[in-house]
Amino acid sequence: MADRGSTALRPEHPIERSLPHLVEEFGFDTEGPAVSDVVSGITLSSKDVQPGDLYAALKGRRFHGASFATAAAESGAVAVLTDEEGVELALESGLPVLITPEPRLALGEVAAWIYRTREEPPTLFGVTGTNGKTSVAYLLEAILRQLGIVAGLSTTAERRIGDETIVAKLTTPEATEIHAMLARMREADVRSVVLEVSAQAITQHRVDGIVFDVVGFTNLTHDHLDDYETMEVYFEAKRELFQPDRARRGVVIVDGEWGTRLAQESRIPLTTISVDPEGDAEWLLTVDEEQPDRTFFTLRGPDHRELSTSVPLLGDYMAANAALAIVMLVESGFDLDAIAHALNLAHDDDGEEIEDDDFVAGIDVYIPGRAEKVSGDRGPVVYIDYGHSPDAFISTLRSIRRVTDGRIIMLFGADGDRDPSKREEMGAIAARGADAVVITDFHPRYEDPAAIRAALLRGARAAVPDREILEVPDPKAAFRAALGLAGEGDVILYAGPGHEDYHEVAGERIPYSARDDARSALHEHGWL
Ligand SMILES: CC(=O)N[C@H]1[C@@H](OP(=O)(O)OP(=O)(O)OC[C@H]2O[C@@H](n3ccc(=O)[nH]c3=O)[C@H](O)[C@@H]2O)O[C@H](CO)[C@@H](O)[C@@H]1O[C@H](C)C(=O)N[C@@H](C)C(=O)N[C@H](CCC(=O)O)C(=O)O
Ligand SMILES: Nc1ncnc2c1ncn2[C@@H]1O[C@H](COP(=O)(O)OP(=O)(O)OP(=O)(O)O)[C@@H](O)[C@H]1O
Repeated sequence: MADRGSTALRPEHPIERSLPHLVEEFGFDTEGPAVSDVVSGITLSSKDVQPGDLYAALKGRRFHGASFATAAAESGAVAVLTDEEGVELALESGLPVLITPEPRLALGEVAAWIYRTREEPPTLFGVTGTNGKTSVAYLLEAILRQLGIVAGLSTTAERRIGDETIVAKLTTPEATEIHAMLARMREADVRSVVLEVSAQAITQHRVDGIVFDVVGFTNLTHDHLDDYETMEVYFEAKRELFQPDRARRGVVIVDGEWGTRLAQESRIPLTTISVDPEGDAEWLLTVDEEQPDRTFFTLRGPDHRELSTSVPLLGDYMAANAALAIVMLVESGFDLDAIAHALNLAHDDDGEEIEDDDFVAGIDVYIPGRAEKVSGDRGPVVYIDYGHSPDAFISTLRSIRRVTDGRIIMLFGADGDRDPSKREEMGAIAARGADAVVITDFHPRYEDPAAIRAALLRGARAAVPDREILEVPDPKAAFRAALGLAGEGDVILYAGPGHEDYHEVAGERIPYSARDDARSALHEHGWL
């Protein structure tokens, strides 16, 4: 796979558009030199400016983007778009300055105009919810591939077009990047695009200028209460995606208070899924069998439609994610039988049906770092997981308990500079759900890592005072300590790092891959 580092995806053959026309179209005021150039791209980071770009200088939490206007000009920007506060600084760049009261509100539409992404858009899928977004996005892409369709993918883990991939910085890119990416996908003839949509992306207008064909909702549970004062405010951010200016149809998993409310309060045509086979929803999910690395399920819908298949991953929650992906595809126009046919027959690399005695019917998906089993046939089973919220801990621990007779050793930490209110709950859930707990550091960022660990420990000790608990700050040493507690038939769940390949400490990203390190440690023990 080609790895393009962390550069945003841009069209290879950008279309030149008239800058005066853009000014007229959006009614921007202007200052500085006359606007007479063409524009071929837009970015809000001076570091990503390419010749021909409009540099959108936004007021951020730390800086006003206008202080980087001169740097943007040096990299070839043709104009600056900013607010009143930024005008003076922006003029120092010598570029024409376009002015609008809140540039962030204009970005999506301006980017869509520059990259012409409203013209013949692909089928757009958007996935939101606290947990499961990345998984559903990968599952959608995988099923589309099995249906013979190349899809573009944008998730926390990576952005992907066919075989080309780049590492993601944010869960959902800024509007400027999304539209550039869509333009690039159009060049590659991608006709279906799956975007993971965070609550922050909706609040910060990153998905403006897009109307999704189908949006899906997984669940809403405790997270991000540093960005949103209450669960209600967090819910309202998600709910905005299920309105007619943002999406045409929706699919909601209704189990739980928030899913039910979303189904009631959405104003787009909507279908519902329940993970309770007796639940009150149009589509009902039954989990038929859970294995350590595969889950079999049946999905029953209106008009006696039914599909039985499997997902090659641990957990009933992964079956729910798969059900959401399948119903989103049905809502976009695919026939359920066609999906069943694509999933339940062996195909070769060219999509031709083949005879294969070892073939297990199901979704052919690999999701990096989501309950990813990194162990071999001997020793303890080791899962590396991206779970970093209370509900994610509950889901993975419950699923593991159902597929093992051995002990569960849970290794985890908590993000620094992110919602501290969830830490004690995470500690408590781990202590209740696992047989032994190892607490370590996980992206302390600018916080004191000892204080983060102390909160996790407090929660764990209060919940189960006699639980075996180790505190090992260094993640590598912590994994080895967890291995020391585990034997043949036991399970180690290492929650937090998932696919990530760094550890963020005081503004620095130190290379660290939990998956690679776990494999090395298993080697050291002779278990791999
Ligand atoms: C809190 C938050 O959302 N911050 C976002 C915000 O940063 P900021 O307001 O601090 O910006 P700033 O650093 O003051 O800079 C102001 C402006 O100057 C520009 N600038 C800055 C420096 C420079 O050299 N050149 C330059 O042009 C910046 O691009 C920005 O437009 O604007 C930046 C530019 O787009 C984002 O990268 C940054 O996301 C940070 C990294 C972040 O961590 N965001 C999290 C909270 C987030 O959005 N998470 C969600 C959900 C994750 C999940 O699913 O769990 C996500 O979608 O990723
Ligand atoms: N449907 C689900 N319900 C509860 N927990 C889930 C579900 N799906 C996944 N998880 C848990 O959440 C973790 C993150 O999953 P995933 O990356 O798919 O979610 P996400 O919403 O994209 O997360 P993030 O917003 O942090 O990027 C998984 O590793 C697993 O522990």
